Amino acid sequence: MADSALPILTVVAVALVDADGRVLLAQRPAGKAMAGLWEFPGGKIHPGESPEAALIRELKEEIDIDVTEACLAPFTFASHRYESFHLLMPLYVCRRWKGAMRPREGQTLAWVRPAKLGEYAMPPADKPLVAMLQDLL
Ligand SMILES: Nc1nc2c([nH]c(=O)n2[C@H]2C[C@H](O)[C@@H](COP(=O)(O)OP(=O)(O)OP(=O)(O)O)O2)c(=O)[nH]1
Ligand SMILES: [Mg+2]
Repeated sequence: MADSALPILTVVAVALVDADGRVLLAQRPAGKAMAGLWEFPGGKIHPGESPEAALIRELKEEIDIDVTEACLAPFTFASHRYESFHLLMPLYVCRRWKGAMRPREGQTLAWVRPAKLGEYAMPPADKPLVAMLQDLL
């Protein structure tokens, strides 16, 4: 099957960066696809949603923080062919949020120094993103 025949799945994700320049990773819970791998928080865009609105919704659902569109800076994107879909994933950077962060979906959260990001097993689509974040931070 040609690449172009795969459905494109658009997923929005964010690198939340704290005052020390550490990045938030979330470990995908058991039962989900790619369980156990570490990822940037985010998820699928619902029909009719803008990418930013989807990300704001996902951040509330997954880690209970409030983010505004003005604080979401587009950074880069992943384009990766998985077995049954092609992932297109815009990655934002965000350094400001409100509320006490807590995992709401059984995930484990970790604040990771850029130099240590390579020690966390991530989905294959994320590899180039990690290198770009290390350059930025
Ligand atoms: N959130 C996120 N998803 C990623 C990353 N890398 C990567 O390949 N993915 C893939 C895994 C999934 O196939 C897809 C996102 O799915 P998801 O399960 O997080 O979507 P969602 O939050 O909307 O969850 P659900 O409602 O479908 O359970 O993108 C990443 O860094 N962050
Ligand atoms: Mg998600």
